[in-house]
Amino acid sequence: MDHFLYQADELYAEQCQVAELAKQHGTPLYIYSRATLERHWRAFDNAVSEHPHLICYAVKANSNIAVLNVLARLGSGFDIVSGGELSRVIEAGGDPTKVVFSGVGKTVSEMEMALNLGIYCFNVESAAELEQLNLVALRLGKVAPVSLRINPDVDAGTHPYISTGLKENKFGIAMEEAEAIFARANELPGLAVKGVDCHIGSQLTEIKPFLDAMDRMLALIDRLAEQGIEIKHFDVGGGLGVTYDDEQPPQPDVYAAALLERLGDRDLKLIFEPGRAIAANAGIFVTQVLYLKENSDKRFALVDGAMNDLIRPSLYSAWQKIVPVIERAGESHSYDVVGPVCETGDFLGKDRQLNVQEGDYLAVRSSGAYGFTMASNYNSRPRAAELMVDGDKAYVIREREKVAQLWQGEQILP
Ligand SMILES: Cc1ncc(COP(=O)(O)O)c(C=O)c1O
Ligand SMILES: N[C@@H](CCCC[NH3+])C(=O)O
Repeated sequence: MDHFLYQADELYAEQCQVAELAKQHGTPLYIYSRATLERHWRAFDNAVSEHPHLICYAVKANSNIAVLNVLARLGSGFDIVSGGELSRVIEAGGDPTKVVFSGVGKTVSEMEMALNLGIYCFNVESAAELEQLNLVALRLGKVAPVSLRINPDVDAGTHPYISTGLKENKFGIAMEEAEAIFARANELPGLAVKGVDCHIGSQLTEIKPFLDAMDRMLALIDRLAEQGIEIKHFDVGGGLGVTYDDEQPPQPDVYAAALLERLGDRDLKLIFEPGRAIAANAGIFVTQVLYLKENSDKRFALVDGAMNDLIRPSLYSAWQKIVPVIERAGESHSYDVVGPVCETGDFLGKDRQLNVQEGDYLAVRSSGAYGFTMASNYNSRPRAAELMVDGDKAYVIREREKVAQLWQGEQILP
């Protein structure tokens, strides 16, 4: 299993099971594999096994309670960005003392909740947030563990919308200001400085940007030590890419080995925040062909899944493999695979060679991360059901939303 992140997940190998599940539960449908989730999480954990570390799965990638629970049972920590994600972690049986809280806009009530639960660390992203957190902690009679998220100004070489480590991005504290803000954090009585943090972007397929960022961060850690500010952990963020098409991102062991080598003999605990690398290739999105149609010389496969279910193709022009769940023999044609939403940008894939007929099921691969979590009710479409395959059993881990749930909480005027 050398290149497991590139490989078909276990569940897709069982094509018939996918077709049966689609028939039984209807489409559109997300299906995840427990075995794949576990294997991916362990790959990170094993990659740094000897060195003190914490794997904090990035909840935003896939926040289904069953997914979080599977990882919590392995001993995972969690990277959260909202009170909602923290509540999910707790509901799923996650350990709050292994939670790191990222994000540029934490509210006072979110800070209070996280302090009361005793999370591992706040990844603070600005001087203003630092002052606010200090006040909240003092009011509660607590000391908030903090690390500062530093923007190392490196080009992650990924899509501009998911690149976060450049000066012009809203994330983190500029390197030039880092030492002054650390000094300030160190003197505030409601805070305890624990670490430094960076996260330069998502879907990185090269190791170099990670190492460039690490070099700058380690230099900062050394300068802080000279000022008497002792850093105990280095949170390297997430961002390791996966294979959607033919990308060959470094595997977790190669990635971790490179980071550990750079770390040298520094006594620093490492925190990892992988999201996509754990969840993306542990899930597929299954949709059924409603109609085939041709406009002049263009062929369309109109499917029942749409941009509200899986927005990555529309939002980032992301390419995800689309395959028939059961292959047909015979000639294939080039199709745009499009959904029922009233937007020209509503497509799952363009110019795909497919041999399909109405009623066939298609699987959009690598959909376990940033799939369901980015779904919406646009066009008043109920969100899809989610299943998890565990061995030879499949469980409904979230029921398909009912249409009547769509206007819950709305009121008409008297
Ligand atoms: C702070 C932070 N940590 C971790 C992640 C997870 O990233 P990925 O899914 O690319 O591993 C993200 C998302 O990019 C993030 O913003
Ligand atoms: N949602 C993005 C990743 C964003 C990462 C969040 N910081 C994607 O689907 O690729």
